[in-house]
Amino acid sequence: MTSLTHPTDNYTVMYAEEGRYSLGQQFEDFYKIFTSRGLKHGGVHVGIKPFYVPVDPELIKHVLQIDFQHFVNHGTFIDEVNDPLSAHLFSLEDAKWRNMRVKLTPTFTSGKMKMMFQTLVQCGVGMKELMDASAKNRIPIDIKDILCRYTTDAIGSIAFGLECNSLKDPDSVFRKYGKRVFEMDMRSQIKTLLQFALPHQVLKVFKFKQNKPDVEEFFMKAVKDTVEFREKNNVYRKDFMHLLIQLKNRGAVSDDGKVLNEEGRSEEKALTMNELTAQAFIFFLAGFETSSTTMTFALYEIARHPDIQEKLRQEINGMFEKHDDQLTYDGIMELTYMDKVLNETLRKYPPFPMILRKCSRDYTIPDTQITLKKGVNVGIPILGLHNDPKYYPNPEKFDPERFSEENKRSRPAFTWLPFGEGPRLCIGLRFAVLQSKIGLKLGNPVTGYKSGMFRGITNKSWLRLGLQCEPRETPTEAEKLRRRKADWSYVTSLFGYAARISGEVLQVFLRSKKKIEVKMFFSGTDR
Ligand code: HEM
Repeated sequence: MTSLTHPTDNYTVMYAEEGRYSLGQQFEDFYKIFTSRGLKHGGVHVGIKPFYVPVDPELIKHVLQIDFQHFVNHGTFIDEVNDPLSAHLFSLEDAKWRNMRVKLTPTFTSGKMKMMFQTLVQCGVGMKELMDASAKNRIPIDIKDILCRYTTDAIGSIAFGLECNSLKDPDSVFRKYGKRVFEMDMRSQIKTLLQFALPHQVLKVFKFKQNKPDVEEFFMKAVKDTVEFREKNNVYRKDFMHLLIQLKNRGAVSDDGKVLNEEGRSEEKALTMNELTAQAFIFFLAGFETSSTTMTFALYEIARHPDIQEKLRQEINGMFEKHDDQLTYDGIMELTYMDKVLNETLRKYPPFPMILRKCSRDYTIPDTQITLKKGVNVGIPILGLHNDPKYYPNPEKFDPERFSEENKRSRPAFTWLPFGEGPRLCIGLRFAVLQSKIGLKLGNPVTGYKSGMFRGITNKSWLRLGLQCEPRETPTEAEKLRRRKADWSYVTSLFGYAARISGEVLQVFLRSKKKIEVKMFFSGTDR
């Protein structure tokens, strides 16, 4: 039996660049090291933490799906009492996670998405107006910022039931606190490191709080005020908040517009007020950053590929012709080429560059004699999989046809994982796709218009606009490699950003400027 605590193989990886190296990229390198040696998996220490890193899709399937009962948790820190916003679905563990997932699943059905469709479209229209003005006057805009404001308004409206108005007012409070959550000042960097490095028991003793006090105060109050107002005035709105209030007051989600039970009272509570607030908070966070990042990169690639842009435009025009010039839920669902564009964007720029799991029961890896002990972390290297030429030939190329039915069938399962997989798959997947499709449709001055003042815009001028609209930090074509290695997590999601920070901090932690020691805690008899 191979012991996890006795390294059998040590080596050092040299990195071309100092700093600016995200945890996701770090795991991509682990992926390359293991696959180049013909290994199906490996074990590494990142800082002081041992990580199991499966790279073979079959083994990944075991972790995420077949043997899920050993890997239920993400391993993030939670303190329901002292840090109520931390007790959300993403962080909850074991039975608490299972219960919450069962309760929340009915809020994300396709029927519920249909119900929220018009609210999303209304938010998209605000973005269209802004884009109109900038395209008409040829004023460059920061596309990531505009898309963040669209998703802030959309998810703010749908998760909190509030008009956030961030498209009209860039300094609106929801935008302010949305940004504030992700701000990485020195204090937040230290907190990220502590959370990564210290055992959870220690964090609990010291009443460690993930969320900044002003952020907590703002979101707690926003939800409390909304819930009280709706209960008092029996307000019905087609959004997540309504469904969460039903869970709080009626024990289950139902299709009617009532917030209280038949007698007008609340009964058995499926959610407490704090639980409700934490779920609204995670919907907001997970909902605005990930989708706006995805749309930003999709627009960036569309701008660089006029042929793809043209095909997308034709598909949208065809959809309008079929649906009497109306933007409908069914019409949006029929945009299958747009699905391919989004899928390819999520392959090339996954907002979560890696997925975490924690081994919650001792686990013997299939067809080996290796046992992972309870408590070992697992890192699934999404970037590695998504850039492996074995599954995606010429991975740097942006090619939506990789997601044709035929090409999808030819690839092994578990090689495209932007939303994770298995029972812990992203619960907001449907919402994310719907929001992104509406955003791409309305937010793109060319694909977004069937006719009207932008009909005359040529591919070339759109390309110009597109490039002006590209993510602030995205370097030129010539710096492509640098972007992949250093910068892209800067413009990508919260997770990429946080991971980049912790990647840097970890390097300091290891007292190494250009090197990271990779200690394998077992090596491969098991190819
Ligand atoms: C492009 C957009 C999005 C991407 C790429 C994305 C990706 C992910 C990933 C990778 C996970 C972890 C899955 C795993 O551990 O296997 C996750 C979990 C989650 N996501 Fe998303 N997400 C997106 C949008 C959303 C939206 C719009 C919402 C809510 C409205 C949302 C809510 C959640 C929640 C609550 C979890 C935790 C699920 C659980 O632990 O049971 N996500 N997402």
